[in-house]
Amino acid sequence: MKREEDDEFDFDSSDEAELVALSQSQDVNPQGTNVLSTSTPRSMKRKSSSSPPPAKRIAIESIDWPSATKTLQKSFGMKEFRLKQKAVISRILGGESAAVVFPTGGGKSLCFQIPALCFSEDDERAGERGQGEHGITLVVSPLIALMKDQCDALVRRGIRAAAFDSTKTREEYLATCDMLKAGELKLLYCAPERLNNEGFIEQMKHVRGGIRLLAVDEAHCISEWGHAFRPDYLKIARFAQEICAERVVCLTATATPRVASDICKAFDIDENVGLFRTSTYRPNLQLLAESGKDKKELLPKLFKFLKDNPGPTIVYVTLQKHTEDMALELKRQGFRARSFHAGMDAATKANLQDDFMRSDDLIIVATIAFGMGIDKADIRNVVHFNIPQSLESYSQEIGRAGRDGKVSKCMFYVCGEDLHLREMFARGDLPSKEGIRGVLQEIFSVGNTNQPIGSDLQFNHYAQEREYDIRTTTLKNIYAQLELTYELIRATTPIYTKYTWKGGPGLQATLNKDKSPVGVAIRNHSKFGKSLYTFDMDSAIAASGLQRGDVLKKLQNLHDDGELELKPAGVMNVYKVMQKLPKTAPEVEKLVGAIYDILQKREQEAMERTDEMLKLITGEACFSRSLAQHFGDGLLDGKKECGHCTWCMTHKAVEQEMPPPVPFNFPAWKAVLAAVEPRDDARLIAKVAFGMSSPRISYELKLSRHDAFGSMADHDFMVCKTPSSIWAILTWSGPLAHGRIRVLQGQSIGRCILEAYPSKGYYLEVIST
Ligand SMILES: Nc1ncnc2c1ncn2[C@@H]1O[C@H](COP(=O)(O)OP(=O)(O)OP(=O)(O)O)[C@@H](O)[C@H]1O
Repeated sequence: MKREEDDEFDFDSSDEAELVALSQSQDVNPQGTNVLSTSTPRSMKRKSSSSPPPAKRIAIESIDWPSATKTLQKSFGMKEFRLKQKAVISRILGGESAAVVFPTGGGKSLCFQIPALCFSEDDERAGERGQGEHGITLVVSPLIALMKDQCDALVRRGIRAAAFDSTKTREEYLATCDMLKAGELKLLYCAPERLNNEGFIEQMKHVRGGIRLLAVDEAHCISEWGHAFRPDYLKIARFAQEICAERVVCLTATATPRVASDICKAFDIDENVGLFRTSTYRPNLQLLAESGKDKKELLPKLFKFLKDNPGPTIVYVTLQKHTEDMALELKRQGFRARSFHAGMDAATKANLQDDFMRSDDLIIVATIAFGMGIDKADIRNVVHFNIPQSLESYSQEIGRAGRDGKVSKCMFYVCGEDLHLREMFARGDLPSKEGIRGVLQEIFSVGNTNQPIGSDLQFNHYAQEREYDIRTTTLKNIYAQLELTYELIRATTPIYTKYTWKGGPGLQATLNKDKSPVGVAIRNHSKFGKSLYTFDMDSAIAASGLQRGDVLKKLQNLHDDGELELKPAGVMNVYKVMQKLPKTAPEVEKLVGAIYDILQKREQEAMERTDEMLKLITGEACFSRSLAQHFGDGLLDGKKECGHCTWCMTHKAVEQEMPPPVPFNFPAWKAVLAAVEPRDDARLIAKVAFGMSSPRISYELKLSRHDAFGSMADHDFMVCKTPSSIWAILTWSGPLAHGRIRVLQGQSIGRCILEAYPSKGYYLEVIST
């Protein structure tokens, strides 16, 4: 289940069709094993016999600017370069890596698209490389929709670009492979998760002409300090070395100086000359804020704002459900409004985007899933009806307004209610220490720790999420730490343990006729359900002693012959043992502690990011300047005030009004305690009371639709701050509450429960004073 708050990126990179196709490709081991060398990345050399020469350092003056400008004009129909585009492109064509921090809509894409097209001309001018040997630009981009938009736009311009993503059919995938082999492709897009695919890494190592440029879009995801850290991004630097990318360009719209520095460090980019940053300040954006007691009080203010400020508008809310409620309310008020969130089907989302692009009055009420890749020049307003995740998210979201340079408004409605929601998301990501211990004990079980270095271990992430109550991104984070910080294991191509198919009319007859061991295994281990066959690959190979690859090949042939329509299922994540694994309990416990500390720190950072966001809006300073300062910039000409934000216009701080205290709801608390049977994780009870979903709550306990779930969400939990009131609640909870209680003055009951520490034998220990 997707967490209720939309993920910014709509990842889906376990490309099944491709995996099946790859298994047939001759240079890939179908089992995904033992292909990858374990030598250190830096010592890796391109294996192709026709290795292209490495990137040459060319003096900037000798770069053929007419060629780059001609490409800009001829291929993109633009007159001249903007901002620091020319400087970035010079550096890249000169053979060096670069980091680019331009604001949203600043034209980052051309920084890699122009070089991608210039490489072949440069080679020809220099008399180097033959036809088809000019290599490709590989773009790592986190959002399938974004890849698709860029690819389609390039193809429309007659440029050979393609993407490897899960929406591609096998035919499309094979057509792209053919273009790669023929040296015809200029740009190839992929998602970062693909870098876990051994077959893909091998394929990229052998691309004809090599990887001339690796472009990393949304590069701030690399930084653990960033607001949108994604573990798979950490692997890109290693990947760049392994595929011998000639140079790298990292692009982002939102990087604080610290994040930019992290990016440069990861890719050995000299910050002094290789980092290109332009001011994030957008003078045509008016940053405004209004406060209210609660959302109900703020709604009429929103209606008035929208009436006074017509034009294409995005209203951001946090929860998917709220997009629908709010759009309905706006329609009732006579506005043309629609809702958008990641849970909608692809066709509806595409239609909505098209409508919005064409419209001059549509209001889209959306989660953060909307906006990335929407290049509409005349968005007049961006409204935040809930607190965004961070200043970085805020900056990115408001950056969608006024790309045409005309005055546009960015309104922020603030009230105390939102804090609860943000805290819920921040705290919901941290698993209990028991959960982390559980997963590490499974990874380092006796059977696994006895395996020799280089062997493969298989884990079912899906099952682990449920068993240890760890959210998907957090589990990925734990594995990434084991892989990158401790270098114990390394992710390789996942495998599928089950397959399903729809059979054609002749399938049964074909299978019956096939007396080969593989044919027999397929027949014996497939079951027919209502409309689909299910095939258990693991039990088939265990019982028959056959090779997985041979069985897969046969299924693929049947698929290609139209006998059946094959779909892989039951993914197993595979990790290679990279060194001796920790065996003893103290060794594992040390890791548990270290990983828990890091995750706890990330939780704290997430809370601090909300504080930073609120400080900007409620502070006594120019909003635009404070925002620019966060990114290491200032206003134009060193000005102290922009003159058109709420602070500059009123010189009165916007106050965040906190809701009045509500008496503790004992019956609701009792219902929560009754609903949550397990007594092994205090966080679990708090999560149900607050309405924080987790794999265990949703799947094992099936409580996410229970009345108790979130029954105290809008409750006065956060202001129930006196030790005696908390003591009263815990005591009232009866047999559950025992152990020592320490409640810091001013601490809330919600926090006390979250911080309870059951592993020491207490169910609700809140540590003594
Ligand atoms: N030199 C230029 N001249 C004219 N238009 C340009 C130039 N460079 C970029 N653009 C246009 O500006 C718009 C934004 O460009 P692009 O999508 O590359 O921005 P971006 O920095 O990647 O933005 P985002 O952060 O939103 O992804 C596009 O319509 C692009 O065609």
